[in-house]
Amino acid sequence: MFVKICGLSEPEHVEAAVEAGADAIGFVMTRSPRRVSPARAAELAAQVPAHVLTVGVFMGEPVEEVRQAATAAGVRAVQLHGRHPHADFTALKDLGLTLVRAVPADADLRTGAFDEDLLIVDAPRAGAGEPWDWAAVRGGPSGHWLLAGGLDPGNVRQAIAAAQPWGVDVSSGVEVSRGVKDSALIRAFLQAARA
Ligand SMILES: O=C(O)c1ccccc1NCC(=O)[C@H](O)[C@H](O)COP(=O)(O)O
Repeated sequence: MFVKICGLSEPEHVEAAVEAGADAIGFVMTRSPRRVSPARAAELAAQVPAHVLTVGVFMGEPVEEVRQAATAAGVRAVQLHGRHPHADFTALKDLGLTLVRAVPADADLRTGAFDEDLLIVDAPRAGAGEPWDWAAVRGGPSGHWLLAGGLDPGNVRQAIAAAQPWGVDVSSGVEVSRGVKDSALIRAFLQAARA
């Protein structure tokens, strides 16, 4: 089970996620209480070993802005939320980064439909910690896709059973308050997701 922990902004939480075995770590670089600057993302990414994917998370920014911020941060993947057109993914291809398309369940759920490497099927409001009908996507997407939206250490097993994803992605469910991560919750989430 591939596990991504998203919205990290403090070195101690990056360390906790890496030590607990996260496969990917996300830095929110769009409007959000979790937002980090490209310079801060670069500092945090520098403490992540090469086997863990570092992801810059964006929503709705012009592709040139995404390109500059991702390059400055030195992340290895770019995650585009919302209704970015196929052309935005095509325009980022030459960066040589892993491209991640994050969409709600009523979008095109074919992994790779927009030339992305990884698909995230998320709640309608990204990063809001809102559970949704995870079972509705069972059998829809295939290949490399993550389930997200309202997951936490207590419900992730149930969500995996319902949707049968390749991996999972969490942010709010490992926080003690909005935007404030907790190392114990990060460890508990990874343990539950892999149980
Ligand atoms: O975290 C945000 O505030 C955010 C804002 C805009 C676009 C994406 C954002 N976050 C993405 C994620 O944290 C995850 O990919 C996913 O949506 C998980 O969200 P959650 O329901 O909070 O676990």
